[in-house]
Amino acid sequence: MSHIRNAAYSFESVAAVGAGLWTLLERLSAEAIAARGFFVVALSGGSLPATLGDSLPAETTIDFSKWRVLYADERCVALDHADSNHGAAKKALLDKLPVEPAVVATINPALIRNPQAAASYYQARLTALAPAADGISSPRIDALLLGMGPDGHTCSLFPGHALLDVKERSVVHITDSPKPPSTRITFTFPVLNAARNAIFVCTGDNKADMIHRIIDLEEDVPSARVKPTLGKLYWFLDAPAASKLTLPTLTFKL
Ligand SMILES: O=C(O)[C@H](O)[C@@H](O)[C@H](O)[C@H](O)COP(=O)(O)O
Repeated sequence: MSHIRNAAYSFESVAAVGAGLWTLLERLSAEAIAARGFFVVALSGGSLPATLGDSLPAETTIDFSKWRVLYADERCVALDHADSNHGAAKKALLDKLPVEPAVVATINPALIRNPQAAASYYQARLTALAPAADGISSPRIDALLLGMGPDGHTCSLFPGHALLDVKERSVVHITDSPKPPSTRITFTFPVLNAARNAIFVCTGDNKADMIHRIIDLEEDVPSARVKPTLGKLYWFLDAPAASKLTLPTLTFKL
Protein backbone atom coordinates (compact mmCIF):
# COMPACT_ATOMS: atom_id res chain seq x y z
CA MET A 1 0.00 0.00 0.00
CA SER A 2 1.68 3.21 -1.05
CA HIS A 3 0.26 5.13 1.92
CA ILE A 4 2.18 2.69 4.12
CA ARG A 5 5.35 2.85 2.06
CA ASN A 6 5.34 6.61 2.60
CA ALA A 7 4.92 6.08 6.35
CA ALA A 8 7.43 3.26 6.95
CA TYR A 9 10.46 4.05 9.09
CA SER A 10 13.08 1.45 9.92
CA PHE A 11 15.35 1.42 12.96
CA GLU A 12 18.34 -0.76 13.71
CA SER A 13 16.96 -2.31 16.90
CA VAL A 14 13.92 -2.56 19.18
CA ALA A 15 15.63 -0.08 21.52
CA ALA A 16 16.00 2.40 18.65
CA VAL A 17 12.31 1.93 17.77
CA GLY A 18 11.45 2.66 21.42
CA ALA A 19 13.66 5.76 21.51
CA GLY A 20 12.09 7.04 18.27
CA LEU A 21 8.63 6.44 19.71
CA TRP A 22 9.37 8.45 22.83
CA THR A 23 10.73 11.31 20.72
CA LEU A 24 7.53 11.29 18.66
CA LEU A 25 5.29 11.00 21.74
CA GLU A 26 7.04 13.96 23.38
CA ARG A 27 6.21 16.14 20.37
CA LEU A 28 2.64 14.85 19.92
CA SER A 29 1.91 15.19 23.63
CA ALA A 30 3.13 18.82 23.71
CA GLU A 31 1.09 19.68 20.59
CA ALA A 32 -2.10 18.08 21.90
CA ILE A 33 -1.80 19.68 25.35
CA ALA A 34 -1.16 23.10 23.79
CA ALA A 35 -4.20 22.73 21.51
CA ARG A 36 -6.72 20.93 23.74
CA GLY A 37 -5.27 20.67 27.25
CA PHE A 38 -4.88 16.87 27.31
CA PHE A 39 -3.28 14.01 25.36
CA VAL A 40 -5.22 10.85 24.54
CA VAL A 41 -3.05 7.77 24.03
CA ALA A 42 -4.32 4.32 23.15
CA LEU A 43 -2.13 1.30 23.86
CA SER A 44 -2.28 -2.13 22.25
CA GLY A 45 -1.34 -5.47 23.77
CA GLY A 46 1.47 -7.76 22.69
CA SER A 47 5.04 -6.46 22.69
CA LEU A 48 4.23 -2.72 22.55
CA PRO A 49 4.20 -1.85 26.29
CA ALA A 50 7.61 -3.49 26.80
CA THR A 51 9.08 -1.71 23.75
CA LEU A 52 8.09 1.59 25.38
CA GLY A 53 8.82 0.60 28.96
CA ASP A 54 12.30 -0.71 28.15
CA SER A 55 13.34 2.51 26.39
CA LEU A 56 12.10 5.20 28.76
CA PRO A 57 14.11 8.40 28.25
CA ALA A 58 16.27 9.48 31.17
CA GLU A 59 14.81 12.97 30.84
CA THR A 60 11.66 14.18 29.12
CA THR A 61 9.50 17.29 29.01
CA ILE A 62 6.31 15.17 28.71
CA ASP A 63 3.54 16.36 31.06
CA PHE A 64 2.13 12.97 32.06
CA SER A 65 -0.43 14.66 34.32
CA LYS A 66 -2.35 15.61 31.16
CA TRP A 67 -2.38 12.08 29.68
CA ARG A 68 -5.52 9.99 29.21
CA VAL A 69 -4.69 6.34 28.54
CA LEU A 70 -7.01 3.90 26.81
CA TYR A 71 -6.67 0.43 25.30
CA ALA A 72 -7.21 -0.12 21.58
CA ASP A 73 -8.21 -3.65 22.44
CA GLU A 74 -8.53 -5.62 25.65
CA ARG A 75 -9.13 -9.19 26.61
CA CYS A 76 -12.22 -9.98 28.72
CA VAL A 77 -10.31 -11.15 31.77
CA ALA A 78 -9.64 -9.77 35.25
CA LEU A 79 -7.23 -6.83 35.39
CA ASP A 80 -4.61 -8.90 37.18
CA HIS A 81 -4.97 -11.92 34.85
CA ALA A 82 -1.87 -12.98 32.89
CA ASP A 83 -3.75 -12.29 29.61
CA SER A 84 -4.86 -8.75 30.52
CA ASN A 85 -3.44 -6.05 28.24
CA HIS A 86 -3.84 -3.56 31.08
CA GLY A 87 -2.04 -5.88 33.50
CA ALA A 88 0.86 -6.23 31.05
CA ALA A 89 0.96 -2.50 30.28
CA LYS A 90 0.88 -1.61 33.97
CA LYS A 91 3.82 -3.84 34.73
CA ALA A 92 5.94 -3.06 31.67
CA LEU A 93 5.14 0.65 31.30
CA LEU A 94 2.55 2.48 33.39
CA ASP A 95 4.07 1.65 36.78
CA LYS A 96 7.26 3.36 35.54
CA LEU A 97 5.49 6.59 34.56
CA PRO A 98 4.03 9.36 36.73
CA VAL A 99 0.54 8.54 35.41
CA GLU A 100 -2.26 8.49 38.00
CA PRO A 101 -4.27 5.22 37.89
CA ALA A 102 -7.44 7.32 37.56
CA VAL A 103 -6.47 8.50 34.07
CA VAL A 104 -6.12 4.94 32.75
CA ALA A 105 -9.39 3.67 31.25
CA THR A 106 -9.51 -0.08 31.88
CA ILE A 107 -12.17 -2.57 30.88
CA ASN A 108 -14.89 -2.74 33.57
CA PRO A 109 -13.89 -5.89 35.51
CA ALA A 110 -17.51 -6.38 36.64
CA LEU A 111 -18.52 -6.93 33.00
CA ILE A 112 -15.91 -9.41 31.77
CA ARG A 113 -18.51 -12.19 31.54
CA ASN A 114 -20.80 -9.97 29.46
CA PRO A 115 -18.55 -8.83 26.59
CA GLN A 116 -21.29 -6.91 24.81
CA ALA A 117 -21.92 -4.82 27.93
CA ALA A 118 -18.15 -4.46 28.43
CA ALA A 119 -17.86 -3.04 24.90
CA SER A 120 -20.76 -0.58 25.47
CA TYR A 121 -19.24 0.57 28.76
CA TYR A 122 -15.87 1.07 27.10
CA GLN A 123 -17.40 2.93 24.16
CA ALA A 124 -18.96 5.40 26.63
CA ARG A 125 -15.58 5.94 28.31
CA LEU A 126 -13.84 6.38 24.97
CA THR A 127 -16.46 8.89 23.81
CA ALA A 128 -16.04 10.90 27.03
CA LEU A 129 -12.23 10.87 27.05
CA ALA A 130 -11.53 11.34 23.32
CA PRO A 131 -14.07 13.81 21.99
CA ALA A 132 -15.08 13.89 18.34
CA ALA A 133 -13.85 17.03 16.53
CA ASP A 134 -13.18 18.69 13.18
CA GLY A 135 -16.26 17.23 11.50
CA ILE A 136 -15.26 13.65 12.35
CA SER A 137 -18.04 11.92 14.28
CA SER A 138 -15.86 9.24 15.92
CA PRO A 139 -13.81 9.73 19.10
CA ARG A 140 -10.37 11.13 18.18
CA ILE A 141 -7.27 9.53 19.71
CA ASP A 142 -4.15 11.73 19.65
CA ALA A 143 -1.66 8.84 19.54
CA LEU A 144 -3.01 5.43 18.63
CA LEU A 145 -0.25 2.88 19.22
CA LEU A 146 -0.92 -0.30 17.27
CA GLY A 147 0.67 -3.70 16.90
CA MET A 148 0.30 -6.09 13.99
CA GLY A 149 0.09 -9.88 14.09
CA PRO A 150 1.83 -12.09 11.52
CA ASP A 151 -1.59 -12.59 9.83
CA GLY A 152 -2.00 -8.82 9.40
CA HIS A 153 -4.49 -8.27 12.25
CA THR A 154 -4.43 -5.15 14.36
CA CYS A 155 -6.31 -4.57 17.63
CA SER A 156 -8.69 -7.56 17.62
CA LEU A 157 -9.63 -7.03 13.97
CA PHE A 158 -8.73 -10.25 12.17
CA PRO A 159 -8.59 -11.02 8.43
CA GLY A 160 -11.99 -11.92 6.98
CA HIS A 161 -13.90 -11.18 10.21
CA ALA A 162 -17.29 -9.42 10.09
CA LEU A 163 -16.02 -6.82 12.60
CA LEU A 164 -13.92 -5.27 9.83
CA ASP A 165 -17.12 -3.76 8.41
CA VAL A 166 -18.57 -2.22 11.58
CA LYS A 167 -19.39 1.44 10.94
CA GLU A 168 -21.84 2.47 13.65
CA ARG A 169 -19.96 1.54 16.81
CA SER A 170 -16.62 2.62 18.24
CA VAL A 171 -16.00 -0.41 20.45
CA VAL A 172 -17.30 -3.92 19.81
CA HIS A 173 -16.83 -7.36 21.32
CA ILE A 174 -15.51 -10.53 19.71
CA THR A 175 -15.98 -14.05 21.04
CA ASP A 176 -14.10 -15.97 18.34
CA SER A 177 -10.70 -14.30 18.25
CA PRO A 178 -8.25 -16.64 16.49
CA LYS A 179 -5.53 -15.28 18.80
CA PRO A 180 -6.29 -16.44 22.35
CA PRO A 181 -8.03 -15.54 24.55
CA SER A 182 -11.11 -15.71 22.31
CA THR A 183 -13.26 -13.09 24.08
CA ARG A 184 -12.18 -9.47 23.78
CA ILE A 185 -13.31 -5.92 23.08
CA THR A 186 -11.75 -3.80 20.35
CA PHE A 187 -11.84 -0.39 18.70
CA THR A 188 -13.38 -0.44 15.22
CA PHE A 189 -12.13 1.08 11.95
CA PRO A 190 -14.09 4.35 12.33
CA VAL A 191 -12.05 5.05 15.51
CA LEU A 192 -8.75 3.87 14.02
CA ASN A 193 -9.22 6.11 11.01
CA ALA A 194 -10.31 9.09 13.11
CA ALA A 195 -6.96 9.09 14.97
CA ARG A 196 -4.83 12.21 14.78
CA ASN A 197 -1.78 9.92 14.67
CA ALA A 198 -1.81 6.15 14.12
CA ILE A 199 1.55 4.56 14.89
CA PHE A 200 2.24 0.90 14.14
CA VAL A 201 5.08 -0.65 16.08
CA CYS A 202 6.32 -3.89 14.49
CA THR A 203 9.42 -5.64 15.71
CA GLY A 204 10.84 -9.10 15.17
CA ASP A 205 11.39 -11.36 12.19
CA ASN A 206 7.96 -13.04 12.52
CA LYS A 207 6.53 -9.79 11.07
CA ALA A 208 8.89 -9.68 8.05
CA ASP A 209 6.70 -11.68 5.64
CA MET A 210 3.56 -9.68 6.35
CA ILE A 211 5.44 -6.37 6.18
CA HIS A 212 6.72 -7.42 2.76
CA ARG A 213 3.23 -8.49 1.65
CA ILE A 214 1.65 -5.22 2.80
CA ILE A 215 4.27 -2.74 1.59
CA ASP A 216 5.84 -4.37 -1.47
CA LEU A 217 2.87 -6.43 -2.67
CA GLU A 218 0.11 -4.05 -1.46
CA GLU A 219 -2.02 -6.82 0.06
CA ASP A 220 -5.30 -5.83 1.68
CA VAL A 221 -5.15 -7.06 5.29
CA PRO A 222 -6.74 -5.34 8.33
CA SER A 223 -3.58 -3.41 9.33
CA ALA A 224 -3.29 -2.02 5.79
CA ARG A 225 -6.77 -0.50 6.13
CA VAL A 226 -5.62 1.89 8.85
CA LYS A 227 -5.40 5.15 6.95
CA PRO A 228 -6.40 8.10 9.16
CA THR A 229 -8.78 10.44 7.34
CA LEU A 230 -7.38 13.65 8.81
CA GLY A 231 -4.42 12.22 10.66
CA LYS A 232 -0.90 10.97 10.15
CA LEU A 233 0.24 7.38 9.79
CA TYR A 234 3.57 5.94 10.95
CA TRP A 235 4.94 2.42 10.70
CA PHE A 236 7.95 1.92 12.98
CA LEU A 237 9.91 -1.25 12.09
CA ASP A 238 13.03 -2.76 13.53
CA ALA A 239 15.63 -4.29 11.16
CA PRO A 240 14.31 -7.89 11.41
CA ALA A 241 10.72 -6.78 10.68
CA ALA A 242 11.97 -4.74 7.68
CA SER A 243 14.35 -7.47 6.46
CA LYS A 244 12.18 -8.76 3.59
CA LEU A 245 11.26 -5.36 2.17
CA THR A 246 12.41 -4.61 -1.34
CA LEU A 247 11.13 -1.03 -1.34
CA PRO A 248 13.08 1.52 0.72
CA THR A 249 11.93 2.80 4.11
CA LEU A 250 12.30 6.30 5.54
CA THR A 251 14.72 7.50 8.18
CA PHE A 252 12.98 8.95 11.23
CA LYS A 253 13.83 12.54 12.14
CA LEU A 254 11.64 15.02 13.91
O1 LIG B 1 -4.46 -7.81 22.46
C1 LIG B 1 -3.80 -8.15 21.50
O2 LIG B 1 -3.58 -9.32 21.25
C2 LIG B 1 -3.21 -7.09 20.65
O3 LIG B 1 -3.61 -5.81 20.84
C3 LIG B 1 -2.82 -7.47 19.25
O4 LIG B 1 -3.48 -6.80 18.23
C4 LIG B 1 -1.31 -7.24 19.18
O5 LIG B 1 -1.01 -5.85 19.18
C5 LIG B 1 -0.71 -7.90 17.96
O6 LIG B 1 -1.08 -9.25 17.95
C6 LIG B 1 0.81 -7.78 17.94
O7 LIG B 1 1.34 -8.44 19.04
P1 LIG B 1 2.93 -8.54 19.22
O8 LIG B 1 3.42 -7.13 19.37
O9 LIG B 1 3.12 -9.31 20.50
O10 LIG B 1 3.43 -9.24 18.03
